[in-house]
This record gives sequence, structure tokens and C-alpha cells, in this order.
Amino acid sequence: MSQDMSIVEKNQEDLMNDAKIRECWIKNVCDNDKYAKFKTKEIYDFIIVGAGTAGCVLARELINCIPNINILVLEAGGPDAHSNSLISLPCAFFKLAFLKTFQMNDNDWGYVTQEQRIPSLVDPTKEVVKEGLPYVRGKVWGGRGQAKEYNDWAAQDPEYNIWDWDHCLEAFKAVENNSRKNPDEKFKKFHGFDGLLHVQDSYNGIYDVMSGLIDAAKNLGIPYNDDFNGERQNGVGTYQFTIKDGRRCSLAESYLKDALKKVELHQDSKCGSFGKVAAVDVRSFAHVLNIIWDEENKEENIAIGVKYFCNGTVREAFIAPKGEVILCGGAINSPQILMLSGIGPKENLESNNIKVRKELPVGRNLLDHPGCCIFAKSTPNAIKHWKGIVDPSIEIYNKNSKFDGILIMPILNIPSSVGYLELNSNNPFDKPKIHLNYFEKSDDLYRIISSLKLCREILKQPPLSTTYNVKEIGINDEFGQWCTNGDDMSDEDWEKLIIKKALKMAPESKDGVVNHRLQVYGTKNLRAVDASIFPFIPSGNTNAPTAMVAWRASRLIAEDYMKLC
Ligand SMILES: Cc1cc2nc3c(=O)[nH]c(=O)nc-3n(C[C@H](O)[C@H](O)[C@H](O)COP(=O)(O)OP(=O)(O)OC[C@H]3O[C@@H](n4cnc5c(N)ncnc54)[C@H](O)[C@@H]3O)c2cc1C
Repeated sequence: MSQDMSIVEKNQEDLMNDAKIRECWIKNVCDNDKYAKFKTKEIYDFIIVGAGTAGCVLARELINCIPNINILVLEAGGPDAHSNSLISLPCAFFKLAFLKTFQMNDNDWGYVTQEQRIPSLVDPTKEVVKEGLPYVRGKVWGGRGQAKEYNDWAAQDPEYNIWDWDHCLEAFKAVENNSRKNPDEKFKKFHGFDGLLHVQDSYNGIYDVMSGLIDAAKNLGIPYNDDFNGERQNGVGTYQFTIKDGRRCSLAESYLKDALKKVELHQDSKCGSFGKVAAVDVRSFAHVLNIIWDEENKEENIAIGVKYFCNGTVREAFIAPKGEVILCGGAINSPQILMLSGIGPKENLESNNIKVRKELPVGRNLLDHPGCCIFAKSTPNAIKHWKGIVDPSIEIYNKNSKFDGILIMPILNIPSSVGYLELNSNNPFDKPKIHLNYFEKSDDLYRIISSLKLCREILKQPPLSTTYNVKEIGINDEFGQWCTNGDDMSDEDWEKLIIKKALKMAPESKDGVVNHRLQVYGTKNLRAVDASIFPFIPSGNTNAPTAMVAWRASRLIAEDYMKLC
């Protein structure tokens, strides 16, 4: 490698300044300029791109697993305390989405998906067209699924065994800090109590009407479930939330801030002065543009650092020997960075004047959980919030809204339709084209329509219909357009209503982009560790599975690093 890979030398004054800046970071005050002037050359053992769920867990786990390393975390957004305070409100997403306010602030990437045209389920000779959707993606420091799904990850090849349910459960438990009161042995088998991701039962307890909703579902033969992250995922019941003291528990708040506390000074044995600071540095408003490759060994695609934009200038950060660049930019941005760096589908790269270093199906396995809402009025003040599941492939939950009533939202947890994304241009600030392909496969449409129909039946059941005077008032798409209030919807009406709108871990022969150790095929020193690597999307909310992936990845990275010592 061409760079001078000696560790950045710091004198004692620098270290004191570092400590001050670190303190500032912990208080959520960032001052990039001040920081930048103390660095002569930016060299780190690990460069993590993105301080979202995966980046925060990974930074904390690596700094604690591997002795004497330093880590740079580059995040395009800012610390979360700077951002919209609604982020920490447990139920704010619905408000944000409906009001479209989230996309108007700096904590979002402002993506809009491509228009969709799919064959009609009712009349296959026709097409149903739906325009692009605002696609919220967090730009800020930042359910689990079923055992079978992780065993499917593992079944891809013998070496993928490290992702079977037992290994994943170990990681889920390691990150979890569950505060359920008096957990029984069965609960303890599936949950952790010492991690930093706080999980709790509904903050407000169970309202009468929630019990009413549960009873209404039970009337239709749906069994009760008191732990959707336990042995089975189907049934009706209340969810646990990643909340601490009434606020959403962000991984930045827990994992990243904990990572920042660890600072070790290592003496340089030759001159006796301080040689290395082992710590995590986080740089906000630092947009990574592309990977820097070792141009002396072109064929090997050796990552040696990243180019990033911060405070109006393009900067470079490099990795030390044995170091790695780790992409944690999320399901849209990690593929985009790879493609901008020459790793991706040949046609899309060449049409954007990007030299192809390695042809891989980057961005071709884009999976998501589309949903739809059904609203019903009830007696005043009956509901605050509640969440439950009926079937692991379809999730139904409700939240309070501007009227007294229930909002039930079926979500397609196991979609058959697969989307993709592609570069719009070779400009790193340009948004990629996102093709969600929601409901492209007719069984997705069939399942979501069936679940909406089931919701209507639940709403008609006592005690909802009797004690709470619940009456359906309409169905609404994901971003707030009222579509209908009819009882007499034809199949065609249902269809029109609903159609509105990645880096796979797998063997290379099966369209994989990263291997079982999350290393990008055809490259060296480069991994992707985030929600983009799911080979199949877990049938639940994806935050905890992403944290689990990052925890598992930290162990794999540490193992590989130690082997090189
Ligand atoms: C609106 C919304 C609501 C959600 N609600 C829930 C929920 O209630 N429960 C749940 O379990 N899951 C939820 N999710 C999903 C959850 O947020 C994701 O599963 C999780 O954040 C994925 O983690 P990640 O690390 O892959 O990506 P992210 O958390 O998105 O992190 C990626 C980070 O990388 C940064 N980044 C990207 N590109 C660059 C670049 N070029 N340079 C520097 N930094 C970059 C981004 O700014 C971001 O901070 C929700 C998602 C959304 C969008």
C-alpha cells in the first residue's frame, strides 16, 4: 500500500484536546472544524460509514472486543439531539408520515420512489399505475422475526451456519435489555437483560379497549400471544417496544455514546511518548462519497480508505494495516456507495460513466414491508395506543390518531415482491432510483387484501362493536390519502386502493453481494454490515435484526483481526 501506515502521532496536548472534544460529542455538540485541525493524516483501524442502527452497535462492540484500536465513524447527518424531537416520541412515526413533515427536515434523505405499473389482479390485460411515494430514510445518529427465517439464512451453504437461529438468538439476547417484570423461564430463554437496547412492555399498560380488541380477535379464533419475540409469532396480543423512560431508545443514545466513553492511551515503545489513542471518533455531517482503492494492486480491489465531504471540503480517511472499511449506510445508501465505487451491475455503472471493478448484483434484492391503514371511530377517549400481530406474515397494529378511534395497519411482513435500486448518475449527492415493486407479485396483493378484510371483520366483533361503538370510517394509503369509506368495495376497488406506490448475504452464485462473513465479493478490507445484507427480510420490524447482525459481525471482524496479529 502506498500510504504511510504508521499510527497518527499525538502529543499530550493533542490528547487533552481530544478528550475535550470527546466530551463535547458526548454532550451532542459537534465541532468538526476544531477536530479537523488536530489531525495531520486521518488513519484508523476501522472506518465505519454511517451511524445508524448497525454503525452504532458495531462501533461499540468493536472498540470493546479488540484491544488498542481506533475507529472513525462518518455520518452524513447530525447527532440526534440536534434533530426533530419527534424522533424520540414512541408513536411519532405515524404523525410524521401522515403530515409529511419528516421528509421536510434535515434528518431525512428525501427519497421518492419510482412510479409503479403492475398487471391488474382483477383484469390481467390492464395495468394498475401508482405514482412514486415519499420514502422516509433517517439521516441522523441513530420485532425480530421467526427462528425459521434465520435458519433459512443458514441453510444457504454449510458455512452460513454461523447465521442459524441459535447464533442469532445469542446476538439478539446480547443487545437486549428487557425490563419485563417477573419474567418466567420461557421468557428468559428468548430475551436478554444486560444489553443496551432497552425493551419494555407498553408504557401505558393495557387499556380496556385494547382488551376489547384482543377479545374481538379471539372471537374469530385468533390465539392470544404474550410474547411475539418468544417461541411463536402468530396470535393477538400487545407488543413490547424499544423504549426507555417513555422515549424511543435509539442505538446512538445507547451504543454509540457508550462507545465514546472508552479511551485508552498507548505508549509508543520507541520514544516513550503517547503513540496511539484507542477510541471511537464520530464525525457528523460527513457524507461519504466513495471508497478509495489501492491503485498499485488494481486487480485485487483492496479498499484503503474513503473519500468524504465535510464542512465544504472533500477529505480522505485511510485504514491502518489489518484495518477495514465497513459500510453501515443502510439498505439504500450502502449499495449506492458500492456502485459509486465501481462495484455493481455493469450496465447501470457503465451508463453512468463509472468504471466497473467488480460486477455484482448490488441493489437487486430490495425488500420492504408495505402496509395500508383501516380507520374506525369509537366512543371518545377509548384508545391511546396498542400494537399486536395476528399472523407472522401480516402484522396489524393500531395507534391513536386525530379522532377517537382505532387505526389498524396490516403490514406485509413476508413480501414475495422484490424491488431494486439503481444509480441516477455518478454524482454521490444525487438520489438513486428506488423501484419498490410493492405488490408486483399477486400473492402479496392477495394477502394484504385478505388481511384488510380480516381487520374489517375484527372491527365488527363484540365488544368493539358493542361496548365501544366501533364503526369503520375508511381505508387510507400509507401516506394519508383517504381512499374510501365504502362497505361495498369490489375487488377492483381494493386493488386500486392498495397499489400505491440491497446487498444480499448469499453465495456469489446465488446473487450474493457479501459472503457469510459479510465481506464484499471480489474485494479486500471491505464489508457491509447493515439492513442491506438480509438475504430474506425478517418477518418483523427490522431494527433489532439489524442490531443483531451488527453484533454478530463484530465477533466475525474481531476473529479475523486477531488472526492477523
Ligand atoms: C420511518 C421509519 C420508521 C421505522 N420504525 C421502525 C420501528 O418502529 N421498529 C423497527 O424495528 N424498525 C423501524 N424502522 C426500521 C429501522 O429504522 C431500520 O431497520 C434500521 O434503521 C436499519 O439500520 P441500518 O443500520 O441498516 O440503517 P440506518 O439506521 O438507516 O443507518 C444508516 C446511517 O448511515 C448514514 N449514511 C448513509 N449514507 C451515508 C453516507 N454516504 N455517508 C455517511 N453516512 C451515511 C445515514 O444517514 C444513517 O444514519 C423504521 C424505519 C423508518 C424509515
